[in-house]
Amino acid sequence: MWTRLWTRLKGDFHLAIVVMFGTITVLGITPFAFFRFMVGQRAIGILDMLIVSGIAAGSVYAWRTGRTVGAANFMSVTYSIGCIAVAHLAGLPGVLWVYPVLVANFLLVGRWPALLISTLAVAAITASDAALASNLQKVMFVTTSVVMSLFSFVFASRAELQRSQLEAIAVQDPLTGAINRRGMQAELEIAIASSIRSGIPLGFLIFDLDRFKQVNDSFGHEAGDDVLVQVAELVRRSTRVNDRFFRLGGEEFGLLLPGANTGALWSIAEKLRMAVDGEVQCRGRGITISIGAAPFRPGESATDWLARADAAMYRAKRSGRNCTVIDVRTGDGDPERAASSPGAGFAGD
Ligand SMILES: Nc1nc2c(ncn2[C@@H]2O[C@H](COP(=O)(O)OP(=O)(O)OP(=O)(O)O)[C@@H](O)[C@H]2O)c(=O)[nH]1
Repeated sequence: MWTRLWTRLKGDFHLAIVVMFGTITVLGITPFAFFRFMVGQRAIGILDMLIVSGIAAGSVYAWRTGRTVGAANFMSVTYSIGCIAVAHLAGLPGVLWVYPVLVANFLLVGRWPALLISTLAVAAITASDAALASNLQKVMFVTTSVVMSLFSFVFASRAELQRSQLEAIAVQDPLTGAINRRGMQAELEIAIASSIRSGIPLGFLIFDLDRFKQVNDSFGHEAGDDVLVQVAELVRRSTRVNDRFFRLGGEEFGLLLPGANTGALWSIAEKLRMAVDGEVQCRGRGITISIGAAPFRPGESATDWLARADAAMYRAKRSGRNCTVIDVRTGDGDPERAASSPGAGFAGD
Protein backbone atom coordinates (compact mmCIF):
# COMPACT_ATOMS: atom_id res chain seq x y z
CA MET A 1 0.00 0.00 0.00
CA TRP A 2 2.80 2.45 0.92
CA THR A 3 4.60 1.63 -2.32
CA ARG A 4 1.44 2.38 -4.35
CA LEU A 5 0.90 5.63 -2.47
CA TRP A 6 4.52 6.69 -2.99
CA THR A 7 4.48 5.76 -6.70
CA ARG A 8 1.33 7.82 -7.30
CA LEU A 9 2.70 10.86 -5.47
CA LYS A 10 6.01 10.59 -7.35
CA GLY A 11 4.16 10.49 -10.69
CA ASP A 12 1.84 13.45 -10.02
CA PHE A 13 3.65 16.56 -8.77
CA HIS A 14 0.50 18.65 -8.26
CA LEU A 15 -1.24 15.88 -6.30
CA ALA A 16 1.89 15.57 -4.12
CA ILE A 17 1.73 19.32 -3.30
CA VAL A 18 -2.00 19.14 -2.49
CA VAL A 19 -1.55 16.07 -0.24
CA MET A 20 1.49 17.64 1.43
CA PHE A 21 -0.49 20.77 2.34
CA GLY A 22 -3.40 18.62 3.53
CA THR A 23 -1.14 16.62 5.82
CA ILE A 24 0.81 19.63 7.15
CA THR A 25 -2.43 21.50 7.84
CA VAL A 26 -4.07 18.63 9.74
CA LEU A 27 -0.93 17.94 11.79
CA GLY A 28 0.05 21.60 12.24
CA ILE A 29 -3.26 23.38 12.96
CA THR A 30 -5.20 20.71 14.91
CA PRO A 31 -3.02 21.17 18.06
CA PHE A 32 -3.61 24.95 17.85
CA ALA A 33 -7.38 24.31 17.65
CA PHE A 34 -7.23 22.19 20.85
CA PHE A 35 -5.11 24.84 22.54
CA ARG A 36 -7.72 27.52 21.67
CA PHE A 37 -10.51 25.36 23.16
CA MET A 38 -8.41 24.76 26.30
CA VAL A 39 -7.80 28.49 26.90
CA GLY A 40 -11.48 29.25 26.29
CA GLN A 41 -11.14 30.83 22.81
CA ARG A 42 -13.96 28.74 21.34
CA ALA A 43 -14.60 30.90 18.25
CA ILE A 44 -10.99 30.64 17.06
CA GLY A 45 -10.92 26.91 17.96
CA ILE A 46 -14.01 26.29 15.80
CA LEU A 47 -12.52 28.38 12.98
CA ASP A 48 -9.28 26.35 13.13
CA MET A 49 -11.28 23.11 12.93
CA LEU A 50 -13.25 24.46 9.94
CA ILE A 51 -9.98 25.29 8.13
CA VAL A 52 -8.54 21.84 8.93
CA SER A 53 -11.75 20.12 7.72
CA GLY A 54 -11.87 22.17 4.49
CA ILE A 55 -8.24 21.53 3.64
CA ALA A 56 -8.48 17.81 4.52
CA ALA A 57 -11.63 17.51 2.36
CA GLY A 58 -9.79 19.21 -0.55
CA SER A 59 -6.86 16.76 -0.29
CA VAL A 60 -9.13 13.70 -0.07
CA TYR A 61 -11.15 14.94 -3.09
CA ALA A 62 -7.93 15.42 -5.12
CA TRP A 63 -6.70 11.95 -4.11
CA ARG A 64 -9.98 10.22 -4.98
CA THR A 65 -10.83 12.02 -8.24
CA GLY A 66 -7.43 13.16 -9.50
CA ARG A 67 -8.95 16.66 -9.98
CA THR A 68 -6.06 18.48 -8.38
CA VAL A 69 -6.65 21.89 -9.98
CA GLY A 70 -10.17 22.32 -8.55
CA ALA A 71 -9.05 20.99 -5.16
CA ALA A 72 -6.03 23.32 -5.05
CA ASN A 73 -8.18 26.37 -5.94
CA PHE A 74 -10.61 25.45 -3.16
CA MET A 75 -7.76 24.96 -0.66
CA SER A 76 -6.14 28.28 -1.57
CA VAL A 77 -9.42 30.17 -1.06
CA THR A 78 -10.07 28.27 2.22
CA TYR A 79 -6.59 29.15 3.55
CA SER A 80 -7.02 32.82 2.62
CA ILE A 81 -10.54 33.26 4.04
CA GLY A 82 -9.50 31.30 7.15
CA CYS A 83 -6.46 33.52 7.58
CA ILE A 84 -8.51 36.73 7.26
CA ALA A 85 -10.98 35.44 9.87
CA VAL A 86 -8.23 34.30 12.31
CA ALA A 87 -6.43 37.66 11.95
CA HIS A 88 -9.69 39.47 12.65
CA LEU A 89 -10.49 37.32 15.73
CA ALA A 90 -6.99 36.84 17.20
CA GLY A 91 -5.32 40.14 16.24
CA LEU A 92 -1.58 40.34 15.54
CA PRO A 93 -0.75 36.68 16.45
CA GLY A 94 -3.39 35.58 13.89
CA VAL A 95 -1.97 37.94 11.25
CA LEU A 96 1.31 35.97 11.29
CA TRP A 97 -0.49 33.08 9.53
CA VAL A 98 -0.66 35.17 6.38
CA TYR A 99 2.99 34.40 5.50
CA PRO A 100 2.66 30.60 5.16
CA VAL A 101 -0.69 31.20 3.42
CA LEU A 102 0.95 33.45 0.80
CA VAL A 103 3.55 30.76 0.07
CA ALA A 104 0.84 28.06 -0.04
CA ASN A 105 -1.17 30.10 -2.58
CA PHE A 106 1.77 30.33 -4.99
CA LEU A 107 2.58 26.62 -4.64
CA LEU A 108 -1.02 25.45 -4.98
CA VAL A 109 -2.47 27.52 -7.84
CA GLY A 110 -1.06 29.30 -10.91
CA ARG A 111 0.99 32.44 -10.20
CA TRP A 112 -1.67 34.91 -11.49
CA PRO A 113 -4.64 33.45 -9.55
CA ALA A 114 -2.30 33.19 -6.52
CA LEU A 115 -1.39 36.87 -6.88
CA LEU A 116 -5.08 37.82 -7.03
CA ILE A 117 -6.13 35.70 -4.03
CA SER A 118 -3.12 36.87 -1.99
CA THR A 119 -3.73 40.55 -2.81
CA LEU A 120 -7.38 40.26 -1.73
CA ALA A 121 -6.37 38.50 1.52
CA VAL A 122 -3.69 41.13 2.35
CA ALA A 123 -6.14 43.98 1.54
CA ALA A 124 -8.87 42.45 3.74
CA ILE A 125 -6.49 42.00 6.71
CA THR A 126 -5.08 45.51 6.29
CA ALA A 127 -8.61 46.95 6.33
CA SER A 128 -9.39 45.24 9.66
CA ASP A 129 -8.62 47.41 12.71
CA ALA A 130 -9.15 44.34 14.90
CA ALA A 131 -6.27 42.59 13.12
CA LEU A 132 -3.83 45.53 12.91
CA ALA A 133 -4.32 48.23 15.50
CA SER A 134 -2.05 51.04 14.26
CA ASN A 135 -1.16 52.57 10.89
CA LEU A 136 2.49 51.66 11.49
CA GLN A 137 1.50 47.98 11.88
CA LYS A 138 -0.55 48.21 8.68
CA VAL A 139 2.34 49.73 6.69
CA MET A 140 4.77 47.10 7.99
CA PHE A 141 2.30 44.31 7.28
CA VAL A 142 1.66 45.47 3.68
CA THR A 143 5.39 45.93 3.02
CA THR A 144 6.39 42.49 4.32
CA SER A 145 3.45 40.81 2.57
CA VAL A 146 4.30 42.46 -0.78
CA VAL A 147 7.96 41.40 -0.47
CA MET A 148 6.90 37.83 0.42
CA SER A 149 4.41 37.73 -2.49
CA LEU A 150 6.97 39.07 -4.96
CA PHE A 151 9.54 36.44 -3.94
CA SER A 152 6.89 33.72 -4.21
CA PHE A 153 5.74 35.09 -7.60
CA VAL A 154 9.28 35.04 -9.01
CA PHE A 155 9.86 31.54 -7.58
CA ALA A 156 6.56 30.26 -9.06
CA SER A 157 7.39 31.81 -12.47
CA ARG A 158 10.81 30.11 -12.51
CA ALA A 159 9.29 26.78 -11.47
CA GLU A 160 6.61 27.03 -14.21
CA LEU A 161 9.24 27.86 -16.85
CA GLN A 162 11.51 25.01 -15.77
CA ARG A 163 8.60 22.55 -15.74
CA SER A 164 7.58 23.48 -19.30
CA GLN A 165 11.24 23.21 -20.41
CA LEU A 166 11.49 19.76 -18.81
CA GLU A 167 8.25 18.68 -20.49
CA ALA A 168 9.66 19.81 -23.86
CA ILE A 169 12.95 17.97 -23.26
CA ALA A 170 11.06 14.79 -22.34
CA VAL A 171 9.44 14.62 -25.80
CA GLN A 172 12.19 16.15 -27.92
CA ASP A 173 15.17 14.53 -29.60
CA PRO A 174 18.19 16.60 -28.50
CA LEU A 175 20.15 16.20 -31.76
CA THR A 176 17.53 17.11 -34.37
CA GLY A 177 14.89 18.87 -32.26
CA ALA A 178 12.26 16.49 -33.70
CA ILE A 179 9.59 15.05 -31.38
CA ASN A 180 10.57 11.61 -30.06
CA ARG A 181 8.44 8.43 -30.09
CA ARG A 182 6.99 9.15 -26.65
CA GLY A 183 5.72 12.56 -27.80
CA MET A 184 4.46 11.10 -31.06
CA GLN A 185 1.88 8.84 -29.39
CA ALA A 186 -0.04 11.77 -27.90
CA GLU A 187 0.17 13.78 -31.15
CA LEU A 188 -1.15 10.84 -33.21
CA GLU A 189 -4.13 10.31 -30.93
CA ILE A 190 -5.11 14.00 -31.09
CA ALA A 191 -4.66 14.13 -34.90
CA ILE A 192 -6.68 10.94 -35.51
CA ALA A 193 -9.54 12.10 -33.26
CA SER A 194 -9.63 15.48 -35.01
CA SER A 195 -9.52 13.89 -38.50
CA ILE A 196 -12.42 11.54 -37.63
CA ARG A 197 -14.44 14.48 -36.24
CA SER A 198 -13.78 16.87 -39.12
CA GLY A 199 -13.42 14.44 -42.03
CA ILE A 200 -10.18 16.21 -43.02
CA PRO A 201 -7.69 13.67 -44.42
CA LEU A 202 -4.49 12.82 -42.59
CA GLY A 203 -1.27 11.43 -44.00
CA PHE A 204 1.83 9.87 -42.44
CA LEU A 205 5.20 9.67 -44.07
CA ILE A 206 8.20 7.67 -42.85
CA PHE A 207 11.63 8.21 -44.31
CA ASP A 208 14.99 6.59 -43.68
CA LEU A 209 18.41 7.74 -44.79
CA ASP A 210 19.98 5.46 -47.42
CA ARG A 211 23.18 3.57 -46.63
CA PHE A 212 23.75 5.77 -43.61
CA LYS A 213 26.04 3.18 -42.04
CA GLN A 214 28.53 3.87 -44.84
CA VAL A 215 28.48 7.59 -43.98
CA ASN A 216 29.31 6.82 -40.36
CA ASP A 217 31.92 4.23 -41.30
CA SER A 218 33.63 6.50 -43.86
CA PHE A 219 33.48 9.89 -42.14
CA GLY A 220 32.78 9.17 -38.47
CA HIS A 221 29.81 9.48 -36.16
CA GLU A 222 30.06 13.28 -35.86
CA ALA A 223 29.79 13.68 -39.63
CA GLY A 224 26.77 11.33 -39.48
CA ASP A 225 25.19 13.49 -36.78
CA ASP A 226 25.74 16.56 -38.94
CA VAL A 227 23.86 14.87 -41.80
CA LEU A 228 20.92 14.12 -39.49
CA VAL A 229 20.84 17.78 -38.41
CA GLN A 230 20.96 18.97 -42.05
CA VAL A 231 18.06 16.69 -42.97
CA ALA A 232 16.02 17.86 -39.96
CA GLU A 233 16.59 21.51 -40.88
CA LEU A 234 15.56 20.84 -44.47
CA VAL A 235 12.37 19.08 -43.30
CA ARG A 236 11.49 22.05 -41.09
CA ARG A 237 12.09 24.47 -43.97
CA SER A 238 9.93 22.51 -46.39
CA THR A 239 6.93 21.65 -44.18
CA ARG A 240 4.08 23.69 -42.71
CA VAL A 241 3.60 24.73 -39.06
CA ASN A 242 0.74 22.25 -38.65
CA ASP A 243 2.89 19.34 -39.83
CA ARG A 244 4.54 17.38 -37.01
CA PHE A 245 8.07 16.05 -37.37
CA PHE A 246 9.24 12.99 -35.40
CA ARG A 247 12.48 11.06 -34.97
CA LEU A 248 11.39 7.45 -34.81
CA GLY A 249 14.90 6.21 -33.97
CA GLY A 250 18.38 6.15 -35.53
CA GLU A 251 18.15 7.54 -39.07
CA GLU A 252 14.39 7.02 -39.38
CA PHE A 253 11.97 9.95 -39.22
CA GLY A 254 8.21 10.49 -39.47
CA LEU A 255 5.99 13.33 -40.66
CA LEU A 256 2.34 13.68 -39.64
CA LEU A 257 0.57 15.71 -42.29
CA PRO A 258 -2.92 17.03 -41.46
CA GLY A 259 -5.01 17.69 -44.58
CA ALA A 260 -2.82 15.49 -46.82
CA ASN A 261 -4.69 13.04 -49.05
CA THR A 262 -2.88 10.58 -51.34
CA GLY A 263 -2.11 13.21 -53.99
CA ALA A 264 -0.76 15.69 -51.45
CA LEU A 265 1.27 12.96 -49.73
CA TRP A 266 2.82 12.11 -53.04
CA SER A 267 3.88 15.66 -53.86
CA ILE A 268 5.12 16.39 -50.31
CA ALA A 269 7.15 13.17 -50.28
CA GLU A 270 8.65 13.75 -53.71
CA LYS A 271 9.47 17.40 -52.95
CA LEU A 272 11.26 16.28 -49.78
CA ARG A 273 13.06 13.38 -51.44
CA MET A 274 14.35 15.59 -54.27
CA ALA A 275 15.35 18.37 -51.85
CA VAL A 276 17.45 15.94 -49.78
CA ASP A 277 18.94 14.46 -52.93
CA GLY A 278 19.88 17.91 -54.22
CA GLU A 279 20.92 19.71 -51.04
CA VAL A 280 22.19 17.37 -48.31
CA GLN A 281 25.80 16.32 -48.53
CA CYS A 282 28.53 14.83 -46.38
CA ARG A 283 32.05 15.79 -47.49
CA GLY A 284 30.92 16.04 -51.12
CA ARG A 285 29.02 12.77 -51.04
CA GLY A 286 25.29 13.06 -51.79
CA ILE A 287 22.71 11.83 -49.29
CA THR A 288 19.38 10.28 -50.26
CA ILE A 289 16.30 9.04 -48.44
CA SER A 290 13.69 6.34 -49.03
CA ILE A 291 10.12 7.30 -48.23
CA GLY A 292 7.04 5.28 -47.35
CA ALA A 293 3.70 7.00 -46.87
CA ALA A 294 0.09 6.08 -46.10
CA PRO A 295 -3.12 8.11 -45.92
CA PHE A 296 -5.11 7.41 -42.72
CA ARG A 297 -8.03 4.98 -43.20
CA PRO A 298 -10.90 5.73 -40.77
CA GLY A 299 -11.34 2.82 -38.40
CA GLU A 300 -7.73 1.66 -38.36
CA SER A 301 -5.49 2.03 -35.33
CA ALA A 302 -2.47 4.34 -35.22
CA THR A 303 -0.24 1.25 -34.99
CA ASP A 304 -1.73 -0.30 -38.15
CA TRP A 305 -1.52 3.01 -40.00
CA LEU A 306 2.16 3.49 -39.16
CA ALA A 307 2.86 -0.15 -39.98
CA ARG A 308 1.49 0.47 -43.51
CA ALA A 309 3.72 3.53 -43.93
CA ASP A 310 6.68 1.56 -42.57
CA ALA A 311 6.04 -1.38 -44.91
CA ALA A 312 5.82 1.08 -47.83
CA MET A 313 9.19 2.54 -46.78
CA TYR A 314 10.75 -0.94 -46.81
CA ARG A 315 9.30 -1.47 -50.29
CA ALA A 316 11.03 1.77 -51.31
CA LYS A 317 14.32 0.38 -49.94
CA ARG A 318 13.81 -2.87 -51.86
CA SER A 319 12.99 -0.92 -55.04
CA GLY A 320 16.52 0.49 -55.07
CA ARG A 321 16.31 3.38 -52.51
CA ASN A 322 16.00 7.15 -53.16
CA CYS A 323 12.34 6.67 -54.00
CA THR A 324 8.83 7.05 -52.60
CA VAL A 325 6.25 4.31 -52.13
CA ILE A 326 2.73 5.19 -51.08
CA ASP A 327 0.34 2.61 -49.66
CA VAL A 328 -2.89 3.62 -51.38
CA ARG A 329 -5.12 0.78 -50.19
CA THR A 330 -8.49 2.26 -49.33
CA GLY A 331 -9.89 -0.44 -47.08
CA ASP A 332 -10.91 -4.08 -46.63
CA GLY A 333 -10.67 -6.20 -49.71
CA ASP A 334 -8.82 -3.56 -51.68
CA PRO A 335 -5.77 -5.19 -53.26
CA GLU A 336 -2.41 -3.86 -52.08
CA ARG A 337 -1.23 -1.12 -54.37
CA ALA A 338 1.70 1.15 -54.16
CA ALA A 339 3.12 4.18 -55.86
CA SER A 340 6.82 4.51 -56.38
CA SER A 341 9.37 6.93 -57.76
CA PRO A 342 11.68 8.32 -59.10
CA GLY A 343 10.17 8.70 -62.45
CA ALA A 344 7.53 6.04 -61.79
CA GLY A 345 3.82 6.66 -61.35
CA PHE A 346 1.48 4.88 -58.99
CA ALA A 347 2.42 1.21 -59.18
CA GLY A 348 -0.64 -0.97 -59.24
CA ASP A 349 -2.61 1.63 -61.21
N1 LIG B 1 25.81 9.45 -36.61
C1 LIG B 1 24.74 8.81 -36.16
N2 LIG B 1 24.48 7.58 -36.65
C2 LIG B 1 23.37 6.93 -36.22
C3 LIG B 1 22.50 7.50 -35.28
N3 LIG B 1 21.50 6.62 -35.04
C4 LIG B 1 21.74 5.54 -35.84
N4 LIG B 1 22.87 5.72 -36.54
C5 LIG B 1 23.52 4.82 -37.48
O1 LIG B 1 22.72 4.60 -38.62
C6 LIG B 1 23.19 3.40 -39.24
C7 LIG B 1 22.00 2.63 -39.75
O2 LIG B 1 22.49 1.56 -40.48
P1 LIG B 1 21.56 0.50 -41.20
O3 LIG B 1 20.39 0.19 -40.33
O4 LIG B 1 22.42 -0.64 -41.63
O5 LIG B 1 20.95 1.24 -42.42
P2 LIG B 1 21.65 1.95 -43.65
O6 LIG B 1 23.13 1.83 -43.64
O7 LIG B 1 21.11 3.37 -43.66
O8 LIG B 1 21.10 1.14 -44.85
P3 LIG B 1 19.65 1.21 -45.51
O9 LIG B 1 18.69 1.75 -44.44
O10 LIG B 1 19.32 -0.20 -45.86
O11 LIG B 1 19.73 2.11 -46.67
C8 LIG B 1 24.01 2.65 -38.20
O12 LIG B 1 25.37 2.73 -38.56
C9 LIG B 1 23.77 3.44 -36.92
O13 LIG B 1 24.91 3.44 -36.07
C10 LIG B 1 22.82 8.80 -34.75
O14 LIG B 1 22.13 9.40 -33.93
N5 LIG B 1 23.95 9.41 -35.24
